[in-house]
Amino acid sequence: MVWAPEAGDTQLQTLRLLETGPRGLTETQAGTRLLEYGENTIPFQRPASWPRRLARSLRDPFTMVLLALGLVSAVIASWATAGLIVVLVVASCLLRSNGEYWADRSTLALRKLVAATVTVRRRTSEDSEPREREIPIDQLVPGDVIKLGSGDLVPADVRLLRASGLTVHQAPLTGESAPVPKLARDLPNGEDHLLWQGSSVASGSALAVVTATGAGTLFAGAYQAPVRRLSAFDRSVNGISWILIRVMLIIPPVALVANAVLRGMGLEALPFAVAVAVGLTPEMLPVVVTTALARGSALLARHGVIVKRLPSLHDVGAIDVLCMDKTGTLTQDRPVVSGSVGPDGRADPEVLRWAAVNSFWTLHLTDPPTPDPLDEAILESVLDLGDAEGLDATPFDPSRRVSCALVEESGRHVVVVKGAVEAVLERCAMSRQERLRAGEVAEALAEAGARVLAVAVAERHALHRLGEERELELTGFVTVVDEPSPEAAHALTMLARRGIRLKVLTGDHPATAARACRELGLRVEAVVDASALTPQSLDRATVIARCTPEDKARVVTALREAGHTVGFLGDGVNDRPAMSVADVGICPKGAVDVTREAADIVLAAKDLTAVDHAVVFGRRSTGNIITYLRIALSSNVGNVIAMLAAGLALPFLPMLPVQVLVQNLCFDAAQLAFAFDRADPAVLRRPLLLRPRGILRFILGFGALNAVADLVTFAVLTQVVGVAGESAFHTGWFIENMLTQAVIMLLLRPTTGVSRPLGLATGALAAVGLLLPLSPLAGTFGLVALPAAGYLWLLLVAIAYGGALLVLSRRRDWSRDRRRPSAPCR
Ligand SMILES: Nc1ncnc2c1ncn2[C@@H]1O[C@H](COP(=O)(O)OP(=O)(O)OP(=O)(O)O)[C@@H](O)[C@H]1O
Repeated sequence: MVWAPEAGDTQLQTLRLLETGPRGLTETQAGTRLLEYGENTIPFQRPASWPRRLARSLRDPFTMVLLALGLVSAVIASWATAGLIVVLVVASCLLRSNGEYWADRSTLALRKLVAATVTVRRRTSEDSEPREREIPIDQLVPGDVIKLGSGDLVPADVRLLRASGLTVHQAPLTGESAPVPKLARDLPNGEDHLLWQGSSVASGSALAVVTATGAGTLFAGAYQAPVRRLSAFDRSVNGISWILIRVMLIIPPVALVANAVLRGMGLEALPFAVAVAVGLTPEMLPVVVTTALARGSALLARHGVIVKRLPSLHDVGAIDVLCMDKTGTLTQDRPVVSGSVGPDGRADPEVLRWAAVNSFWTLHLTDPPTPDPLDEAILESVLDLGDAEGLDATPFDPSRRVSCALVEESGRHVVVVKGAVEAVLERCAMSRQERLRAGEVAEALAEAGARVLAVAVAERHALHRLGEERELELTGFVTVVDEPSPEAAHALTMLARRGIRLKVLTGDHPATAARACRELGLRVEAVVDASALTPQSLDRATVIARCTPEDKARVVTALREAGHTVGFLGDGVNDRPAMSVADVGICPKGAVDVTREAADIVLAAKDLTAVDHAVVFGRRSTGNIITYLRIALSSNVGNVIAMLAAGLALPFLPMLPVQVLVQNLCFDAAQLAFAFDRADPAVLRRPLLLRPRGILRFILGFGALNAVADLVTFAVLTQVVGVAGESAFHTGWFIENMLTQAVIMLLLRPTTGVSRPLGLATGALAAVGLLLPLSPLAGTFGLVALPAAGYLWLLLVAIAYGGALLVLSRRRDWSRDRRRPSAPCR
C-alpha cells in the first residue's frame, strides 16, 4: 500500500510516498497495484445493476400513476383491477429495464472502442530503460508516470513533474470556465501543481505522476452523478408525459361524478373509473422509445457510427443547423507549405526560416513535445534552421492564437512569434498604415486559398522570459495549403438535401475559409468575422471566421436560443466548448480525447458521409416513436371517450374493469412492434422532431374518429344485432376494440409497407379478439360466444372504420409535424 501524498509535499516527497520515480513503475509493480486499487473507473460511470434499473423504472411518472390507481383499487377491495394493474406495471418495468440493460451493455461495448487512452512511462524490469506506451485509462495505477498534451483528458488525480505552457480546463470541478495555468514547481501552499481527474488540458504539455485513481479521486468523491442538460428529446417526451398524466388524474373523479349525478351510482363505479384512466396510459412508451433507439444505434454501428447516449439518436435526426469546424473536418489536415513573403508581399525565404525556428523550438522545448501538423509541415519545408539555440517556448494556444519561442542566435536573444495574422499584427510595433498594408497582403494570400501565418521577431535582453510579447517586428507571412477532404463535398450535399443548414465555424481567416467552402461546393451566403456577429448576420452566415473556442460556443448557444436544434461537428481542442453546448456533438475519428469525450456521437472513420447515416437512422427511429405515440394515443383516447359516454347511456357498465385491462395488456404487447417498424421514406427529407403539440392535435382528431367507431358499434350491438344481456354486449365491444386496434395499427401510418413484426402483432390482436370469447378462458373474463350475425356486423363496422381512416389519413399531410423547411444553403 502506498501513502497518499499531500498538496504541500515536494516532488521528491510525492514520488517517495508513491514508491515510484520519474522513470515510472515496472510492469510487475503496476500489475500488483491494479489488483490492490482496482480499475481506474468512477463508480457512477459503471452500468447500473439490474435491481437498481428496476427501481429506477418504478420512478417513471406513468408507473407512479398506475401504482396509485392500483392502490385505490386495493383499498376498495377491487382485487381483479388491482391485480391486473400490478401485472401491467411489472411487465412494463421488466421490459423497460431489460431493454435499457441491453442498450447500455451494447453502447458500453461500443464506447470502449472509442475510449480514451493515456501515454504511460513503464519499465519491463527494475534495470531496464523506461518505455512509453498507450494504455486504456482504466489500467492506470497510483505511481504511474504519464504524459499529457493539448486536448487530453486528465485521467486520474496527478501531480506535475514537468510542465510547459500548461493550461487546464477544470470547469467540472470548480465551475471556472476559463483555462487555469499550471506549474510543476514545488509550492508549500496552493494547488498549482495538481491536476484532477475530470479536467482537461487546454494547451501545453506535462509529465505527471498519478496520485489517486478510480473511487479515490477528488472527482469521484465530489460528484455523485454527472448533471446533463435536457436534450431536445427529453424535453419532448417529458412534455407529452405530463399532459397525459394530468388527463389521467382528471378522468376518475369526472367519471365518478357523472355516474353519481346521472345514474345515482356511488363508489361501486370506482373500479371502472380507474380502469378507464389506466386505459389512457401509454405504458409501453419507455419500452418502445428505448427499443427503437437501441435498435437504430445497433444498425448505425454497422456504418461505423457510435452513439454514446441513446436520446442523441433522436436529436441528430432533429438537427436543422449543423455547425462544423474546417481544419481536419472539411480539409485533410495535411498542410503543405506553399511559400513565404515579406510584409510587402515579395517572396522571402528568411520568413520561413524564422517560422521554422519557432516550430522547432516550440516542439522541442515543450516537454513532452506537442506535435502539430502545421509545425511539422513548416519543419519539412526548411533544410537549414541556422544556429539558433532555443531557451524557452510556449506552444500554440487557440485562445491566444500564437506560439512563441525565445532563442539565442549569434549572441542575440530573439523572441519569435508565429500565429494567426491579426493576433500577430496586434502585437507588432507598427504605424496604422503599415498595419493596413500588411493586412492587405495577408488578405490577398488568403483569398488565393492559402492558410496564412504571420511571423514576427524582436530582440530582447539576456534575462528575458516569455510572456505576453508586444512591440514585435513583422517579418512576413508563410502560406500553407490544406486540400479539402475527398468525401466532404458529397457528404455536405447529402446533408443539405436533408434540409440541414450548414455553417462553418473556424479559427482561420475568412477568405481562406470561404475559399475552402466553395471548393467543396458549399454555397457561401455570407462570411462573417466572429467579432462582428449580430443576430441577423448569424442567421445568414455560412462561414463564421476567426473564432476562438469561446466564440464557437457562443454561436451555437445563440442558434439554439433562436429556436434551432443545433449539431456541432468538430475534432480539435478548440471545438470542445461548442460541442458541450450543442444539442448533439459529433466528432470524427482521430479527434482529441476531450472532444471525443464531450461528443454524443463518434464516427469510427473520418468519412463525413457517416454523419448522413446518423441523420437517417435518427429520423427513422423518431419516425417509429411518433407513429407509436399517434396510434397508441389515438386509440386510447377514442376508447376512453366512448367508454365514458357509453357508461352514462347504458344501465350497466359498458365493459368490466378486468376486460378493459386485458384489452390494454394486448394493445401494449402488440404496439411493441412499432419499435421494429419500417420508416416512411418521406421522414428522411426534413429534420424530424418529436413535437408534443403536433402529436396532441393528431390524437384528438383520430381519437374522435375512433370514439365514433366505438359508439357505432354500441348502436349496432343494441339496435341491429339486438344482443341481450351485459355479457354479450361486453363481448361485442371487446371484439370490436381488438379489431379496430388492429386496423388502426395497419392503416394509420405514413407508409404502406408492413414489417413482419407489425403483421404478426396485428394478426395476433384480431385472433385474440375473435377467439378469446370462444375459448375455455372466456368465463374468467366475463365473455360469451356471440351469434354469427354479430360477428358479421362487427366485421362490417371494422371495415367501415378502416375506410374512414384511409380517407382521412390520405387528406392529411404527414409532413406537418416536421420542422418548417429552412432555406437550403447549396
Ligand atoms: N501551430 C500553430 N502555430 C502558429 N499559429 C497557428 C498554429 N495553428 C494554427 N495557427 C493559427 O491560428 C489560427 C487559429 O487556429 P485554430 O486551431 O483555432 O483554428 P483552425 O485550425 O484554423 O481552424 P478550425 O477552427 O477550422 O479547426 C489558424 O488559422 C492559424 O492562423
